[in-house]
Amino acid sequence: SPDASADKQKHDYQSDVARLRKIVINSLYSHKDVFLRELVSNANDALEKLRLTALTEKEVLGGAENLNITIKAVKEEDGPGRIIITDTGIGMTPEELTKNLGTLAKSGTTEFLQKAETSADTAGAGNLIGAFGLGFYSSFLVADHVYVSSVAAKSLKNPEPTQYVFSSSADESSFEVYPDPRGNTLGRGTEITLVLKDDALEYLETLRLTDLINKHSSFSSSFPIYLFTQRLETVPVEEAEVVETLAAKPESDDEDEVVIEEAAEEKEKTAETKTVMIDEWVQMNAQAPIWTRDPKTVTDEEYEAFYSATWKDYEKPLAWHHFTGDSGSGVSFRAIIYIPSRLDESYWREGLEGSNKDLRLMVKRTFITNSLGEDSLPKWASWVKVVIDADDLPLNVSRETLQSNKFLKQLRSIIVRRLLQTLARIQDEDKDKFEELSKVYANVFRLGAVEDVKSRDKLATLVRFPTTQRNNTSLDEYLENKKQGQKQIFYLADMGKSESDLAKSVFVEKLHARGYEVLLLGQPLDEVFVQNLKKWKKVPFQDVAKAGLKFGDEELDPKEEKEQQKQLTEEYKPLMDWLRKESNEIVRDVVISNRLVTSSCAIVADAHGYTANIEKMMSANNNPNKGLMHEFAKKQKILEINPRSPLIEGLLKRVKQLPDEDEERDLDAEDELKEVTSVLIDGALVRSGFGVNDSNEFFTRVDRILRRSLGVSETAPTDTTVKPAPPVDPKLPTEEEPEEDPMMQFMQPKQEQAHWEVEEIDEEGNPVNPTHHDEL
Ligand SMILES: Nc1ncnc2c1ncn2[C@@H]1O[C@H](COP(=O)(O)OP(=O)(O)OP(=O)(O)O)[C@@H](O)[C@H]1O
Repeated sequence: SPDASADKQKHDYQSDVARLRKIVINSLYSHKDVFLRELVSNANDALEKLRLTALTEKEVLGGAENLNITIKAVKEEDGPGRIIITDTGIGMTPEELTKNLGTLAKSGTTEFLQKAETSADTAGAGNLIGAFGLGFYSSFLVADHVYVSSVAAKSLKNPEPTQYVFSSSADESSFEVYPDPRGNTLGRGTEITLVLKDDALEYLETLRLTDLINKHSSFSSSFPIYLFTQRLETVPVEEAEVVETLAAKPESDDEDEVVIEEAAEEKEKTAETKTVMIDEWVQMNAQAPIWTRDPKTVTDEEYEAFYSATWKDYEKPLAWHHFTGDSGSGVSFRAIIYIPSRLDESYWREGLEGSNKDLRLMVKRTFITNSLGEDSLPKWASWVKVVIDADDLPLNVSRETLQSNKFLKQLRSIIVRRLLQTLARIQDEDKDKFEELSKVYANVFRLGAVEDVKSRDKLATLVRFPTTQRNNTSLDEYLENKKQGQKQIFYLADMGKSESDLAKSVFVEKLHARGYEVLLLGQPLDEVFVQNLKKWKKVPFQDVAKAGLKFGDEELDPKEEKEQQKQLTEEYKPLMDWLRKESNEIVRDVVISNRLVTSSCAIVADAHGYTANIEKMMSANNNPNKGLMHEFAKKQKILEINPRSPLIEGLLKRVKQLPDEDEERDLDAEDELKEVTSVLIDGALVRSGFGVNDSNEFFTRVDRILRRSLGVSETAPTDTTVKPAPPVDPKLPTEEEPEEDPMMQFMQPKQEQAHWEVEEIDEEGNPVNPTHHDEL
């Protein structure tokens, strides 16, 4: 045992580690299995690190010959069983043991811990494992005590590394680090010994272990993973001794099997046999890596297992695409791209810089890099998980020379193109899956169409909108449904508004009533999306809240309708002139509306002005762009009136009744009319989603008009006297006084209620208050 040593150094766990360990031990009991895949995955990382370092620093390969991972279960007669997982990877110095295993350096750790601590159900906590990865600490799911022996790889700086032990039990808040009393037994790498808990002894069974490794870990590594197995075999007496000495580590793994085969042949010749226990290291991942196989021979389960082992996402991927290709610069490659079933929580928080870390570029099965450097994927696609294996790049290329390689430069576009193809295929072939996909990636597609000009059209095809007529409508579907003569794609955008609110807007009234379809855009990226796209299949987008709206069938109108329009304009001229004068501060012009049906009027943004939506965004958060242009854009509004509205007709009548210039004026009546007009205009602002300048003053005017219509004196003051507050009293409430919980009133039966039920009876025996009772 690596336990006894003189100079043990005791360390306290960093507080986050202590918290994480507690969560692991207390609430993830039903997810015990994860320990193995986490440890194998760490071992693989250590081996990959070693191989990469060896490209520039040959020394690190000294110490141990092979690169592999071994797993061994040790049953003990009396005493707990142990599982030993060893790798010949990069190893750790005593400082690294302390730092890597005693602290958590991951971003989002504190958040994760909070969530895990508050999610009482273990299933919830289980889902969090996927999002976070428990790594090394999952050991404590199955172990009472864990020893990590490790010896760092040789280097120029550290030519004679020493083997150290990290030792910790599940219930201590500290750990120890000390030189391994057994000396340097590993040569290079790390050996993790799990002293199993009583309820985890199942993992000692070879079958159970084999099953676990096959399910979760056989894909985690391109390095061989060996499991120690024992089986009984009948062998010739003389050979028995030979075979028994084969229990060595798989340092020369091939030889083991050869000798065993020879032993089996011998058996037939000799009559004298005996049964012996044969120890054997069996490779668990002897199959070729799945990306190198023919897609027809790979099952869905294998694709899924590979995905979760490689990217530690334990939720199944939504889709994948397995392909071979030729870069055009002469490099052929094989690749699988995966679409995860969710976006990382940090995706929208990280801004456009967030680069892809989930790419695994291999050359002839050797991991080279997970970063494309300057040529990294565009933000919209940065979530995609890719393994790509190039056949004919020189194997010992350093990462620096790779950066200048043509192939690497082409990777970005290869991946993006294949990803788009996969998305399009799902859209065309699998409606349900596409719906799932849309739930997660709808805004990603919008973002991509804005960010990635080259992929714009393909991404825009994937976006779905609700409309005044249906849900989930693509731009192509919209165009299929356009009416004769329609030359615009109508949309209404108001961020954060629900579809049903948008559908009720004054701006869609007439379009909807006439049977035109309007896209209802409530998503944050919608408006930017259409503004960047400008057109779809040569048809321009038209904001229905802006000037410029055309149904497109105007030319089809019979002569008399045009005549009617002309007449209306003439008839309403006095009102329009009046309104122009009265709304001069707010709008640029007044016109007869072609978009209103029931509403009396609306305010519409000019083609160059802000819509209510944009104006709100501009006014929020001290926008630095405020200034002259801002003021200008704000004023670019148009008041539209609906001549068929009785209110507008009534107003016209009153305006016409105003005395001519040479006649005597009734100033009171004129003021009244001005006030009504101003409320109408401000009301139109509000109805159209804009704000009024001074809402307090607006409501004072509304008040006055209300008083008038009720016949109340406009000048009668409201009694504004109030009861003054009692004198100052700095005394704080004492703790003994129980504070009344407002919720309690709903929990306890009220006293008064009880009284109400009691009959009061007078001297004659008649109820005092007979109205409370049914009189029979
Ligand atoms: N077998 C090992 N060989 C060398 N270093 C290791 C080994 N296992 C763990 N480590 C070191 O300890 C660190 C912490 O391991 P841990 O499993 O807790 O987290 P991680 O592997 O970084 O993250 P995660 O497991 O969530 O992906 C690793 O980053 C690595 O530096």
